[in-house]
Amino acid sequence: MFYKYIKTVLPDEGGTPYERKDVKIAMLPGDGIGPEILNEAARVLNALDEKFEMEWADVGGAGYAAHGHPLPEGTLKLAKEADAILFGAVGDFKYDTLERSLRPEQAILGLRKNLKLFANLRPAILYPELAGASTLKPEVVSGLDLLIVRELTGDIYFGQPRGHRSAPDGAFEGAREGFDTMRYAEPEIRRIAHIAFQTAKKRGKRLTSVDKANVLETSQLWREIMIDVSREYPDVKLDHMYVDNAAMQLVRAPKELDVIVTGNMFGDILSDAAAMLTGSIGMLPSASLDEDNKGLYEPSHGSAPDIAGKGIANPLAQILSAAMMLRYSLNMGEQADRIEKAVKKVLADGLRTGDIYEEGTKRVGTKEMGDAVVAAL
Ligand SMILES: NC(=O)c1ccc[n+]([C@@H]2O[C@H](COP(=O)([O-])OP(=O)(O)OC[C@H]3O[C@@H](n4cnc5c(N)ncnc54)[C@H](O)[C@@H]3O)[C@@H](O)[C@H]2O)c1
Ligand SMILES: CC(C)[C@H](C(=O)O)[C@@H](O)C(=O)O
Ligand SMILES: [Mg+2]
Repeated sequence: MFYKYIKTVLPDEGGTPYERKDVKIAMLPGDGIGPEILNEAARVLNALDEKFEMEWADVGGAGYAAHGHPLPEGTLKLAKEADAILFGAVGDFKYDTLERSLRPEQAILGLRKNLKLFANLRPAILYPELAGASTLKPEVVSGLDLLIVRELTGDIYFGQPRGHRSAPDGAFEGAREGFDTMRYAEPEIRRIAHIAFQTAKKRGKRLTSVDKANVLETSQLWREIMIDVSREYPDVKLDHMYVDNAAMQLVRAPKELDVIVTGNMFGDILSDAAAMLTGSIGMLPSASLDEDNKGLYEPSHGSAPDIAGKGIANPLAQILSAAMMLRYSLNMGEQADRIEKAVKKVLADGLRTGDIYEEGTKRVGTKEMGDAVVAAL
């Protein structure tokens, strides 16, 4: 058997993976709004009854600036030895001209690959209070509760060969060309399929596999394996959707979808689209898990350089990522519930950062939002 199940996707069936008092969290703030929002998540965690050891380290552009590399050795070591990782965001346009291996984004890609975090869970839940903040009509999104299961360590993101060269053949032979390789091995597809089916089994028992099997060989294999694995989950209804149609269905009738399973690149794109259904990408947390329930937790958004340093970023995706960490990797479901209830309460109380602001609500900054969540715990 080349895969194991992620125990924490099934919290009610799992044991106690870690001794609570020994929990060590690697805190990796990164760039832009990363430090601002991670700080709020740390305050929320510190306000719980549990005691966590938190160790902070540079990553991304901050890693490059301080240590000459976006994923400094010490940061990777810390991430490996910690029980869980809470990650802010990386990226800054000032590093866009660096060679690829030194760009901030390599830090998150390197962590995912090094720690074998192949299963990325990106829930898109619409809090009823935010129905008006979505760009879609309230009746299209109200009650939305969608989960995207994105494969995270394969696909065109990591496929070799890749690079720049002189085109070896074709109409543009001799011209400069850039190329990447989309690839998936059967075991990679199988293990993410199991995660998706198990998750769907615990939810609405509907799984939509998104691919581009009408064009791509990789997707054809993906679809074959999804169908094969589905035989082990007769109570989950599997259907297939081409990615272009999935993009359309996400904005046409998102509530018809329950769990989506897809590859790395399609998942990246679709999860940003799904984010907007919830009002703002600032509301979307995520979990990236390995086979043994070790996880990295981060908001689905980036470092938002356009609003960095202004104290206005929405910290809720980061705070909700901390809640996911407690539930999935640290077996502290009750504490996770407390955080999620507190977030609901501050939204019900009408507090909004700029990205989810509507008339009649109270506009607050990052820190005030963090304060309110702490107070509501
Ligand atoms: N996992 C990551 O660390 C990650 C993810 C995505 C993008 N990035 C990087 O982030 C940088 C910026 O990328 P981008 O602009 O395409 O995407 P982005 O997600 O950083 O920002 C997109 C838009 O959403 C807004 N936004 C994002 N998070 C918000 C929040 N919490 N509160 C309020 N508004 C928020 C931003 O202000 C911006 O207008 C790039 O360097 C990119 O590579 C990193
Ligand atoms: C920053 C980038 C490498 C990353 C990705 O493409 O996976 C981001 O967009 C995400 O969604 O986490
Ligand atoms: Mg993305």
